[in-house]
Parts: sequence; C-alpha cells; structure tokens
Amino acid sequence: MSATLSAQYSLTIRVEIDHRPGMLGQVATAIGHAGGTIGAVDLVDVTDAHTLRDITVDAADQDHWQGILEAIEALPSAHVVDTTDRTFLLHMGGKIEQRNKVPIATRDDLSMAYTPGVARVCSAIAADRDKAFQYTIKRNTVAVVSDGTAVLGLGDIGPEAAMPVMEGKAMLFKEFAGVDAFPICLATKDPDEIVATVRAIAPGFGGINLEDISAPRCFEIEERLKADLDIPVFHDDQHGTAIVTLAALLNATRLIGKEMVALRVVVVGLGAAGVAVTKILLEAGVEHVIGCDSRGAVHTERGDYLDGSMTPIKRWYAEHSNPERRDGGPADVVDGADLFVGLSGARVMPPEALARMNRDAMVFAMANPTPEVSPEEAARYARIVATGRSDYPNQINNVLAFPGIFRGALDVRSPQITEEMKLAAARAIAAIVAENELREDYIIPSVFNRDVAPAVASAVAEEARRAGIATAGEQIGFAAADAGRIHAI
Ligand SMILES: NC(=O)c1ccc[n+]([C@@H]2O[C@H](COP(=O)([O-])OP(=O)(O)OC[C@H]3O[C@@H](n4cnc5c(N)ncnc54)[C@H](O)[C@@H]3O)[C@@H](O)[C@H]2O)c1
Ligand SMILES: O=C(O)C[C@H](O)C(=O)O
Ligand SMILES: [Mg+2]
Repeated sequence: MSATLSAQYSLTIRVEIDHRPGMLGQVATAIGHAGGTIGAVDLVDVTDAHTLRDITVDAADQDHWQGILEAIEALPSAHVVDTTDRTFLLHMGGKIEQRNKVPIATRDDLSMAYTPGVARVCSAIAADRDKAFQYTIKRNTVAVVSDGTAVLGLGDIGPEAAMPVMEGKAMLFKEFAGVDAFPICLATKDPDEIVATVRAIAPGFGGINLEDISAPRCFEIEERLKADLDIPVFHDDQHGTAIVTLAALLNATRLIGKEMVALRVVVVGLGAAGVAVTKILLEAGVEHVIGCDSRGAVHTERGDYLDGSMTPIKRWYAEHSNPERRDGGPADVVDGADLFVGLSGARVMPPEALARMNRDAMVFAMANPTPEVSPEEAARYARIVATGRSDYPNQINNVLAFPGIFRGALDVRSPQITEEMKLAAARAIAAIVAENELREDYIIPSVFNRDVAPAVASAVAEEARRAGIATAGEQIGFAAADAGRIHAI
C-alpha cells in the first residue's frame, strides 16, 4: 500500500474473535496484509467462546477501509460487529462549547453577575460605549463569519455544512492565541445582507474574521465592513493565506539565493486567496506574475477583458500581470516559472508540466483538502514543495497567521489590520525558522510551533503602535488567556 495512511481515515473496528490463542494475531496480520496500521487495541468483553475487541486502524481512504474490513471478515475466526469513523465521532455534538468564568453558587454571586448588579455595569457602558471593551467579552472575542460559499476547496456547500470548518477555526483561535471565537454561518449570499448582518452583530465582538466567502463578493463585503466598523475586519482566505505564503517565500528565496524581483511566478486560482497572494507578492517586490483562472491565463487582450465582461478585480489583475500576454492553461504558462502557487482546486496541475519550470523550482500547491498536484509527485521536479496538507513537510496554512494577528490587534485595540501589520506578521513567521535551520523541507514553521502566534501578535501590536493606531498600550492577551480569565481593571 503506497498511499499515505492518515488519522483522517481512522476507524475503530469492533471485532468478535474466537477465544483461542493466536486469534488476535490472525486479525492483526490480516489488517497488516490489507495495508492498515493498528493503533489502540481494547478489550470490550470476554466470554468462553469469544473476545470482543475495539481495534483502531489508520487507512488511506474509504476504499481502503472496505478492503481492511473484508480481510477481517474473510477470517473464519473473526467477525466485524460494528465500525466507528473516529473523525465523525470527534465531531459528535460539535467541537466547542461556552464556559462560565465566574461561579454562580450564592445569592451574592447572582446579584453581581446578573440582576440587580449587572444593571450598574450596563449603565456604565451606556454612558461610555468604549467601556464594552473593559466589562464584556468584546475585548477578547472574534466572530468567524461565513456564508458557506467557498468552504476549503469544496465550494458552495451552504452555511450548515460550513459549520465544522468554522468551529475548527474557533478552536484554533483559542488553542494558539487564547482568543474566544464564535462560528457564525449565515443563510444568505447577498453582500448587502451579509454586510448588514455583520454590522448588526458587531457590538459584541472585538474583531471580525471573514472565512470561506467566495470571490468576488468577498472583496466588496470586506471593504464595506472595514469602512463601516471600528474593529478589525480580516478576510482570512485572502490575507491569512497571503501572509503565510509570503513568509514561506521569504525563506524559500533565502535558501535558493534568488531575489523577489527576479522571480517568475504563476498563480492558479484567482479567487479570494489567489488575488490576495498576488497583491502581497507584488508589495514584497515580485514583478513578474501570470495568473490563471478557470479559463486560462488572464491578460489585457483576452476576450472578456476587451468586451468588458471581466470582473473589476480580474481587470486589475490583467493590468498588473502577464506583460507578455501569454495564453493557455496552468500547464502552458508554467514554462520558465520559478514559483507555482496553487489556490484553486484538487489536481488541476499535471505534474509532468512542472518539469518545464526553472532550476530550483518552488511549488506551493495549497488547495485544501486535496492540492493542485500531489507533493510527492511535485517533489520529482521542484526543489521546494509546500502544500496545505498537514501530513507533508512545509504546510502553508493560514492558521500560522490568523490567531496571532487577532491576538496582536485585540491586545492593542487596533481598529484595523493594515498592510504593514500583514507584512510584519509575514516577517515574524519567516523569522521563526532560524538561518541555520533553513532546509528544502523546512521553509515554514510547523503549525504546532507555539512560538508563532506570540511572535506574530507582538509584531502586529508593535506595528500598530508605530503607526499610531493602537488605542490601548498594554499587552493583556497571552497572560490573561493563560490564566483562563481576563479581569476587568
Ligand atoms: N492553505 C491555505 O492556507 C489556504 C488558504 C485559503 C485557501 N486555500 C485553498 O485555496 C483554494 C481557493 O480558495 P479561495 O478561498 O480563494 O476560494 P474562491 O472560491 O474564492 O476561489 C477559487 C478560485 O479558483 C478558481 N478555479 C477553480 N478551478 C480552477 C482551475 N482548474 N484553474 C484555474 N482556476 C480554478 C475558481 O474559478 C475560483 O476563482 C481552496 O482549495 C482553498 O482550500 C488554502
Ligand atoms: O481552512 C484551512 O485550513 C485553510 C483555508 O482557510 C482554506 O479555506 O482552505
Ligand atoms: Mg478558509
């Protein structure tokens, strides 16, 4: 079995096995021959005739599961009683919950936390709206808002189906930066309604993280909310991705010894992420980019540019890229490129085409959950390979950015996240990988590196102070989050 085994496809198999010596060994051997790897083995029940065991097995995919189950069933001494998909089990009832920070055990507790005492706090906030940051969850709370239209690379799957991803983002906010985040999935795709809804819920939040809202609506929604609200609004798929991609590229170019200005870059997928990545690369000094949407390379002589049917953001793209006005799909325009950036969908890039890239080629194939080209295949042609996948080195994922970005912005109560704050975040992520640690398979820190979010937070807060947009001087975040509670001062 050459396919990658993954905890994503971890199955607990309840097996009834004849109660005789060596029978468990037969089951284990059958699973091994079918290519599964065994994790935990638990004894559930024993009778004179049988043992009942739960055997946890990692597989490559659902077909592989089937093969493993058939291999067990083929044994005369064993019988599969039940199976549990551990990924679904983990999602049972959702992944997050709300918790209270103060006890409500006595009448006194109640009269302070709730009426009548709470009324004095309400009045104080009514007299000075700013006090909401001091006496409510606002100071540490972010809304993760999606309309379910561009969920990972799964596309428009609707708000209910988007919830597991948004709950996951909320977990990551809490885990890496102590930020309380709420998943909010909206049953509308209308930009006016989304903007009105987010504006209406904003009083309870210290920041708005837009997530998995498809292009081009995401650009307008973010711009309008930024203009309307006095708290940071950040579309993660645009800016989180851009920041992390730039961080990876800063280190990759250091390793191969090329300047940004000399790079020829091909970006495939000109949605939220692809456009934002292009913009940050241009800000960082890249000059030569070709972008491909699903109709091929974008340029100012393409039919939809000439007849005016191209969207405004792609018109901008056409005017800032592809100076030679090259035509064709990703496999055509990748000739002579130094960097391939994929932010489109599964397997859109034929691996052999990567052979026509320049020496020391870099391939960042970032579509989730399945990249544009498998990293194993890309590694045959490219010197540096990165994907959004967690089971391969160089995982480029926006989780390296958004927790620390919001931590830093909340800490200093910055009303916005500026371009300079994004660049500071990218440099902070890149700098986690020390000069002497840089390698082809280590251009970006692990998403589990606990130094990343604090480094990003302090770079972002520092930049906000430098720009004079920090409205609170004290860093309150990590210490308070570690203590599990934030005290009103
Ligand atoms: N690794 C990360 O951190 C990360 C971050 C953000 C997005 N992504 C991934 O990037 C992809 C795009 O996300 P998005 O938020 O920009 O979505 P989006 O819907 O805004 O954009 C996707 C774009 O890809 C284009 N596309 C689809 N198939 C294509 C093809 N064959 N050739 C060229 N273009 C094609 C679509 O037309 C669309 O414009 C998704 O797979 C997502 O999971 C990864
Ligand atoms: O959700 C992720 O893991 C990354 C990104 O936000 C995506 O939409 O793919
Ligand atoms: Mg996303």
